[in-house]
Amino acid sequence: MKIIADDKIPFLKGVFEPYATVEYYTGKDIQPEHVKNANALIVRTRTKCNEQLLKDSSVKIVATATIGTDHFDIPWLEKAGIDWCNSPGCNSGSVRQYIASVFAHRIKEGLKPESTTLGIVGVGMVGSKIEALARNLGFNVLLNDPPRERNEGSDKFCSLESLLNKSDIVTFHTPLNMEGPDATFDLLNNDSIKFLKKGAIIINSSRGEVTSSNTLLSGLDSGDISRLVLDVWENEPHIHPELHKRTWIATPHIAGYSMDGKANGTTMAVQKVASKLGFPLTEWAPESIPSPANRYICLDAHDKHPSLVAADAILSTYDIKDDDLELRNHPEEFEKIRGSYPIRREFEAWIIHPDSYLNQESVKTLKNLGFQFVIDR
Ligand SMILES: NC(=O)C1=CN([C@@H]2O[C@H](COP(=O)(O)OP(=O)(O)OC[C@H]3O[C@@H](n4cnc5c(N)ncnc54)[C@H](O)[C@@H]3O)[C@@H](O)[C@H]2O)C=CC1
Ligand SMILES: O=C(O)C(=O)[C@H](O)COP(=O)(O)O
Repeated sequence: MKIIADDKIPFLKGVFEPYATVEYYTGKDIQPEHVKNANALIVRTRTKCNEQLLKDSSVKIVATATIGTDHFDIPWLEKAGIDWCNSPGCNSGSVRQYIASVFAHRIKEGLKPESTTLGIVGVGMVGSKIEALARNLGFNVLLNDPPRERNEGSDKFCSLESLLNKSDIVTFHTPLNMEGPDATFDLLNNDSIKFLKKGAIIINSSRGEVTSSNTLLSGLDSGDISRLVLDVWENEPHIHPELHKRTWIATPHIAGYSMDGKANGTTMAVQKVASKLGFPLTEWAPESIPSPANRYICLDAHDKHPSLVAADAILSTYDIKDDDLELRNHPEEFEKIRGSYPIRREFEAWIIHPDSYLNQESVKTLKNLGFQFVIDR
């Protein structure tokens, strides 16, 4: 048996070696000759899995250790009889932490969640976690998800136009669908932006093509958009220099890059490939995930609203401005920065040392985020 894998999939090396020959390549450099005699291909988003790559191969399953599948030509894979799988929800907690860090900065600048409306476009694994995060911090929340609305009824959903019209912050969490009734390509375009509440903040951590770069630039020019947060870009890694300059926060597609999220992605991919190839690894998981150097957070809660206490705790685990600075200083090193991303752990890996001012409301907010406490409160 032979397996070809992206060399940037953490925890993978050594796992399949007792059962198969495994070759590792940079994701974007995986070629037809590499996969020709392989039984399985394990990738992340940088390998286009299509007819050109796989038509003369013996690959029986293609697994991506990511949720997104826009790098897969699914109709062709299905026609060719090649199984495919992704890793649903693997990095939803990581994107939640990313968005939480954006909120934390705004809260520390004085934003009051109770008088702020957040619009979430795409309420799947990630969007649902953002909804819970936002409600926990006290935001008002609007949801748009036409596929879910068709299945579940319209009670909790609204149209994109209405969401754009009423939200102070709009965050996108859809897949990239190029066509069909739920197409998301250019969802924010020169027509839909006309509905946007003047001065809204836009956050896109889904796919760059969901928010048109030209529309974002003209929205910033006109003041329709007050601040822009981008993790994903049209044509990445070759990002639009002017758009980059105009962002408030810009990061190199790392919203899903917590170590927890990557470990989950690898686990799901390994288990599915093992099941297909008949290897005894269908319960496999990494033995351990590296911890932060210091897992303990000391909070000063004196005279602070729970959302401000939460903002401090969130930023102790992950400050998105560090990632912004790295990309701002080296925009040409987009892929290199991703490839050497530091260990980031989600809230559940951190332990809070409560101070005597921490009230029950703040404790509840922090526990809902997933933090542990030194002494159970
Ligand atoms: N920047 C990053 O590192 C990451 C980016 N992503 C991106 O975020 C996307 C969402 O991730 P998950 O929530 O885990 O996926 P998911 O598949 O659980 O959720 C996607 C949701 O979008 C909804 N949707 C589909 N078409 C829509 C439309 N036209 N308008 C509004 N909603 C629509 C679906 O019904 C579904 O509820 C992924 O497909 C991926 O492209 C995900 C993880 C990390
Ligand atoms: O899961 C997804 O979808 C993502 O966007 C991943 O976080 C992207 O990671 P890479 O596969 O590009 O390393």
